[in-house]
Amino acid sequence: MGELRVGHGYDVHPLVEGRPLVLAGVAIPFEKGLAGHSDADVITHAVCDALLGAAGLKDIGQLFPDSDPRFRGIESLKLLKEVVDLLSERGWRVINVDVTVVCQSPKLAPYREEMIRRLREAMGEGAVNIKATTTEHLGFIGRGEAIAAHAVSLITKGQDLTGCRDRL
Ligand SMILES: Nc1ccn([C@@H]2O[C@H](COP(=O)(O)O)[C@@H](O)[C@H]2O)c(=O)n1
Ligand SMILES: C[C@@]1(CO)OP(=O)(O)OP(=O)(O)OC[C@H]1O
Repeated sequence: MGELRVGHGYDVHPLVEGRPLVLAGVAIPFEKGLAGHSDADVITHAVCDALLGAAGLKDIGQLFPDSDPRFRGIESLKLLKEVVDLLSERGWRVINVDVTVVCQSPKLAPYREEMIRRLREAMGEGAVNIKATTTEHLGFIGRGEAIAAHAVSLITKGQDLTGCRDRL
């Protein structure tokens, strides 16, 4: 019997003028973008933390400090690839990742499939789902000041995943 672990990740970045909006590696046309040291891809950051949390490997800020110029403007999907490599080196395989992005505007449904495809591609394995919700105009997200994302992950070690082939 193999080992199973779940992990949770949460991140929030402010929406500001003069930045591109990148979510799960997809550039989304919008009047504002997310501010941060990297490309501020809040969905990918939450997924990184969910995977790191499941594997007991601290968090994204510990691995990729925002004081390090190597990570300035970096595409967060590259960080996600590194995270999956770290897990893989320790024998962990990703079973699935589920995301809820909290975003008043823009509507993300038209980009959902592409976002899932990009995350899945960066991870190299595992099933991915992305859901979006507004806060019905309540709070800082509802006022369009920020976008947040929650992610959960399930990872495994020493488990025969042959029967999961369709989902992986
Ligand atoms: N940025 C968003 C937010 C929501 N959606 C989709 O709209 C549905 C309804 O959202 P509520 O917050 O009113 O529950 C939601 O289930 C998503 O399908 C979206 O595409 N983009
Ligand atoms: C990704 C990193 C590194 O460039 O920077 P940010 O884009 O600011 O993102 P954050 O979610 O604050 O945390 C991790 C960081 O160290």
